[in-house]
Amino acid sequence: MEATQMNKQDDKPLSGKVAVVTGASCGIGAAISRHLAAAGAKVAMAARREEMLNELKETIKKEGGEAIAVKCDVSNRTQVKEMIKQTEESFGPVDILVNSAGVWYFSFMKNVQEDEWERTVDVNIKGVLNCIGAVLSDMCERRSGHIVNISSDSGRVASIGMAVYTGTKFFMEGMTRTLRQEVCKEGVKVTSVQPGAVDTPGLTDSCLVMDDECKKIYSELAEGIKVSADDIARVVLYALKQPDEVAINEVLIQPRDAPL
Ligand SMILES: NC(=O)C1=CN([C@@H]2O[C@H](COP(=O)(O)OP(=O)(O)OC[C@H]3O[C@@H](n4cnc5c(N)ncnc54)[C@H](OP(=O)(O)O)[C@@H]3O)[C@@H](O)[C@H]2O)C=CC1
Ligand SMILES: CC(=O)[C@H](N)C(=O)O
Repeated sequence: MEATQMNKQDDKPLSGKVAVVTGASCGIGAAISRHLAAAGAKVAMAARREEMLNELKETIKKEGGEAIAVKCDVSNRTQVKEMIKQTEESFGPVDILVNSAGVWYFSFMKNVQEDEWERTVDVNIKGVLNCIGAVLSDMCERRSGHIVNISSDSGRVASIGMAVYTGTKFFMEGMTRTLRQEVCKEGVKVTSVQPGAVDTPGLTDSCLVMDDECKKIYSELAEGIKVSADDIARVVLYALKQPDEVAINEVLIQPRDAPL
């Protein structure tokens, strides 16, 4: 194939693909939505803050992409099923699911923030399962699909001050690896992206309310050592662009100066 031809194909590598991105109203999910739309995918963006989704939809439209905004709380299974139904009605069957919606709080477990623990489990575990549950049978039936889970470097090591969050990302890692083994022969890929610190509204907000005990541990965050949401989106796109028979199963992406 000639180089010029290859570049042309590379321009819109996801042309015609239907993608659902959760947590798309800001941060990593918003960046992934823009990159997927720029790569030619039809993107259904899901989150609770509809106004922010609509603003992003307009931006994507101006950039020549195609997207819809669907208000959805991923911890609510009925809303997730409805969100997938709306996506299929607008675009057709879902080829790509990116689970980016997630929450975290910096606090030692001895502070017993039970409401925060519950929200973390509801969004990071139940939310991810609700989304996978809404698309997986169809992907297996069509023998095609790609699920990308935005995990964390906290899915690989103990992260002090983030115990419950770390637990949810360990769950994600275990579930992702097992799911991959179950569905790979049915033509479905499952990728785990494990970011370190990423410059997003979520990280900025959580650092603002961090107590002194956590500040001592996360001094590198205060120093601003982070990668960008676009850096994570480029990794997701790289995984999605691979030929059918090639799978990028895990990517650990961290700031150069803050490795595990
Ligand atoms: N930033 C970082 O340093 C890192 C982040 N990650 C992971 O990346 C993912 C995205 O994080 P990031 O972009 O930084 O976070 P942000 O807080 O910036 O964005 C979080 C997104 O999740 C959405 N969300 C939260 N709760 C729900 C819910 N119940 N239903 C639907 N959407 C929800 C928010 O939308 P809305 O409020 O509108 O519903 C928002 O769009 C998370 O899974 C996180 O664990 C991993 C490692 C590092
Ligand atoms: C939020 C995260 O997942 C991350 N590991 C961090 O250190 O901030």
